[in-house]
Amino acid sequence: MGVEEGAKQQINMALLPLPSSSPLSSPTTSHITKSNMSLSFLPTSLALSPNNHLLLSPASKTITPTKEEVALSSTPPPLVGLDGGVDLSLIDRSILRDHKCLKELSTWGIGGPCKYFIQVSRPSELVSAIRYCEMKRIQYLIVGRGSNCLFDDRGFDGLVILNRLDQFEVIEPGVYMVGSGYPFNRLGVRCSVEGYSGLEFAGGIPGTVGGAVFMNAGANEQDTGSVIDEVEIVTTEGEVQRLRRSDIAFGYRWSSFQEMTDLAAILSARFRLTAAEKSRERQRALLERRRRTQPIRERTAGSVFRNPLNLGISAGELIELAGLKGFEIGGAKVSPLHANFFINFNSSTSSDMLLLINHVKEEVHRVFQVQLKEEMRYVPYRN
Ligand SMILES: NC(=O)C1=CN([C@@H]2O[C@H](COP(=O)(O)OP(=O)(O)OC[C@H]3O[C@@H](n4cnc5c(N)ncnc54)[C@H](OP(=O)(O)O)[C@@H]3O)[C@@H](O)[C@H]2O)C=CC1
Ligand SMILES: C=C(O[C@H]1[C@H](O)[C@@H](CO)O[C@H](OP(=O)(O)OP(=O)(O)OC[C@H]2O[C@@H](n3ccc(=O)[nH]c3=O)[C@H](O)[C@@H]2O)[C@@H]1NC(C)=O)C(=O)O
Repeated sequence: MGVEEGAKQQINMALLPLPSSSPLSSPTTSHITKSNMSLSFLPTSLALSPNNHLLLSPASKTITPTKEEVALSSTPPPLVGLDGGVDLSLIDRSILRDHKCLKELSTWGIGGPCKYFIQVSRPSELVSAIRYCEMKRIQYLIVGRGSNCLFDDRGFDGLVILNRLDQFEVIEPGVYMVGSGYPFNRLGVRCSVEGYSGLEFAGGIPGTVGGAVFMNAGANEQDTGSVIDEVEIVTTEGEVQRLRRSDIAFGYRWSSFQEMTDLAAILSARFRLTAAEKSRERQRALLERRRRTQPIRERTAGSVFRNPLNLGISAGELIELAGLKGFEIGGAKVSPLHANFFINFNSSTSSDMLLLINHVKEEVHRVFQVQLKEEMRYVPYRN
């Protein structure tokens, strides 16, 4: 993935025993500085051990929750104990079982039940949820706004972690440190309103910052990777790593994160933008064009296919020229407005959508000998 070992900053998580009961309380944030590294968004009580390890999650016994214990309100309280650490037993107690449906978490409105579900709003909660899954050998999935995923009708046989890490900090004019669950649309609008250029295209995009970094979202000659300064991630081992821009590679709808075998999740990203007076004006024009050319009021997942590279023709044009605009299978259809958007117009199942995607691929290949590649990601019931 092009990461130079020397440049990669790492913090190893160690386990600290915590009191057996950790009452819930509002967490606070601070900066923990080690060398030139500052970990914003992490709870105050996190500390560096004498061997420079970041002390975070407590070891805990596995507790099987009762139904009453797993019931979460629609806006769950933070899972951080009084001392700031996230007790794994709190994670355990906060998991909803066989309750949440993936269709509620997807812009397509497709997907069956989550075997386990948790919503996280702080980095330490996300890290602990991942450590919990690794410890219990449960497969997990990070979901942002679900604007680029096709979930299976059978659901997901593991823990779905809904990412709501929505911290936002202005480091200096034009430099923003943003949690990976922050809405990408809101970030784009906020920066443009403040007169900074680079993320105008994000206005109107329904994903999260994490999803946008992972996919290197882009439009109108701009992309996410071009304005990234640093990214903080957590690995499958539960290590928090801070990657500099030079450690990360970005391409068309591609980032080196997609090939990192030990990436568990993106925690936050730092964006560096340039001052531009007409930023908001430009964004308004892009939003207006989006409204005219895309079915923004329908249930879609944005572009289904990547544009073929170096062909000078877009996936949408190829699909239209193959005569497939408006083509339906079950409850899924190709948008009559923009052929690279597929709509769930009538209770589409995941199989309807997959059949439609395959049919369009085959037809475009038959007519033009062009092999389309999906941009959206299909998430199977079991990996
Ligand atoms: N230009 C446009 O108009 C549109 C653009 N988009 C873009 O699609 C993407 C979807 O964003 P979003 O809805 O939040 O994502 P989703 O919830 O749809 O997740 C998409 C994939 O991104 C990965 N991902 C999401 N969040 C994280 C994270 N914090 N850390 C690591 N990986 C993550 C996951 O990969 P894995 O499955 O491997 O875990 C997931 O499968 C964005 O890039 C968005 O900007 C979407 C719609 C329209
Ligand atoms: C929607 C997404 O991103 C979009 C992004 O919003 C827009 C706007 O910049 O540019 C890309 O679409 P796109 O390449 O289809 O852009 P458009 O400007 O809509 O279309 C390109 C060309 O194809 C033509 N076109 C498009 C759709 C169609 O049904 N028929 C057609 O002929 C358009 O007229 C235009 O000449 C991104 N898609 C990809 C795969 O790169 C997404 O990532 O999910």
